[in-house]
Amino acid sequence: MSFSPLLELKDYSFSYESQEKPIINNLSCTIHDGDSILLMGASGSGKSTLALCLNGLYPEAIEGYSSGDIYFRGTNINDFKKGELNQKIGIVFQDPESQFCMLKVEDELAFTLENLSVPRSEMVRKIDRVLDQVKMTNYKNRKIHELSGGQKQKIALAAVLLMEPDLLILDEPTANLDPVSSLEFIALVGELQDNTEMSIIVIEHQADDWLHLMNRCIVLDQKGQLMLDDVPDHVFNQHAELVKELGIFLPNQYENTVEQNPLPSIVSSTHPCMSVNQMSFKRKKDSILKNISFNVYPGEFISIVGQNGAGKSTLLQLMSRLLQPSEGSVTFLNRPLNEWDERELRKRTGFVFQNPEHQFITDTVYDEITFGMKLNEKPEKDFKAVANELLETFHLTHHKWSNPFALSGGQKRRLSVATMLDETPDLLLFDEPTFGQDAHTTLELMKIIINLKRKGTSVVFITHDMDLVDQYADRVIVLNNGRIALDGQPEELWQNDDLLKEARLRKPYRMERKEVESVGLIH
Ligand SMILES: Nc1ncnc2c1ncn2[C@@H]1O[C@H](COP(=O)(O)OP(=O)(O)OP(=O)(O)O)[C@@H](O)[C@H]1O
Ligand SMILES: Nc1ncnc2c1ncn2[C@@H]1O[C@H](COP(=O)(O)OP(=O)(O)OP(=O)(O)O)[C@@H](O)[C@H]1O
Repeated sequence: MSFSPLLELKDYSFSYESQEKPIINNLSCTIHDGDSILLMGASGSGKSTLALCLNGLYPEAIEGYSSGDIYFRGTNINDFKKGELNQKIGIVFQDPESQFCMLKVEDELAFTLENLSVPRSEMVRKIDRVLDQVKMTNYKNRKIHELSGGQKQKIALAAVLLMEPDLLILDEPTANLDPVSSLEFIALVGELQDNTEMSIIVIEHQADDWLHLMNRCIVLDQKGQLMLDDVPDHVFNQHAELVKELGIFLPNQYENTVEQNPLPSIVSSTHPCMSVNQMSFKRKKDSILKNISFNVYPGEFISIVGQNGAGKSTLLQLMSRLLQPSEGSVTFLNRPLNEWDERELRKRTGFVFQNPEHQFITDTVYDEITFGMKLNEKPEKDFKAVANELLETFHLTHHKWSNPFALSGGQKRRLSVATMLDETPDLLLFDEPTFGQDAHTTLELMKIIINLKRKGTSVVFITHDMDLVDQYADRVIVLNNGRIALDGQPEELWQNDDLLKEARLRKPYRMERKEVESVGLIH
């Protein structure tokens, strides 16, 4: 029996060829069997890069170079055959779409098993079992591109679980999951821990729900150096100030004040900016949205919430005219949405996609930010300052000439939002704009959005983050099975336990804490 640690990093550094400074900087640490590690760091600190180095994909698969060594059970990872290591160290990527090779769910899972030389006779049983584990049995025959964001993430996990890896790396695995699916996912990881020998590394910006499963927390600083490596309780208790300085969310339970201060609503106009009237939407025979009606008023911040697959992204695409309703209509500033000239509509509205990569059309971050302004035939001297300010605000100045596809997940998300903020639009439609952001960048993003709201911009904001809803939304619309189940103030939702359960939502942390305190579990 080998007593070598699972993984050992010795003075390991990694640089992308296109970047001057190393992203991972002289890292030494040891990962043991049974470890459950929370890997934290600000957006861009190198967490995803490190994950890809650990399973040997980098520097092999990218223009980059490394120094120092990584050992897997005592053997240098350079000595493994191609493809061998990434079966022992499985990663569920930040962007699940990047992981898929096949069109259908079942084929994708069968493809993984074929690569592992699993006999056909065993495949069906293994696929059924893993789909049951991730609660996606009904989606076995579905096309992957027709799944909602959260559903894709569960299939990506299923594919990696089939490999039965020694180390499972989860890169922001719950970012697109609804609150209950997220808790179920974490419970599933807990079960895997109990029933297998698998070690786990979880990369997460908001660690609250993971803490009970984690025995270590490794924190990287902005230079990709190891800042802290300790049990989570020490990291968040003894180093709370440092953690906050680095831009990392301190888990709520370590914050002294969790009371939220809902913003007073400043909605003044009675003329809607957008009206959705008895709108329905079908895909082939499937009825995705049914008889949806609501108004959006100037300066209003509306959150759209609901379980994975409820129809939130579909609704937003209909509101931005990327899809056409099957029945009913949408009116923007008193004119039917269909009658708007495309250029004028895009100037007066902004739409941030769920997957930022779907939005990028140029080769550099600067071109991406200035694309809209150039389209509006503004001379560069007029928009240069605006563009530079957006780059600064969104912490993208150092990446001005980078390719948008070579940014970290959080940076891509910020770029996709920044491109919509070159003017003061009448309406902003955001599909989960804060996922993948650290504490600093979330706060800055919300500040910008609130400033625009104060100038009269209406904001419609899909999110799975109930604390954001609690803090920022004037109104919340709950979609459930394609229908509006509630349209009211967030407080109404927090008081409606039945609906929270049915729509797979949860209360914000301040209320969960109050309830726990009231039954005397916290003193
Ligand atoms: N291109 C497509 N073709 C067919 N069905 C689709 C397509 N896109 C989405 N769907 C289906 O429509 C339903 C609604 O999807 P939508 O993406 O609007 O949900 P969502 O509420 O945004 O989910 P999530 O929170 O997971 O992002 C889902 O059942 C999904 O499987
Ligand atoms: N393919 C690439 N080519 C060049 N630079 C890259 C590439 N991928 C990432 N980078 C850069 O490396 C740095 C670290 O990126 P990485 O994705 O590892 O960060 P992260 O800590 O996972 O961030 P986030 O929390 O935003 O996902 C970033 O500054 C990013 O711009």
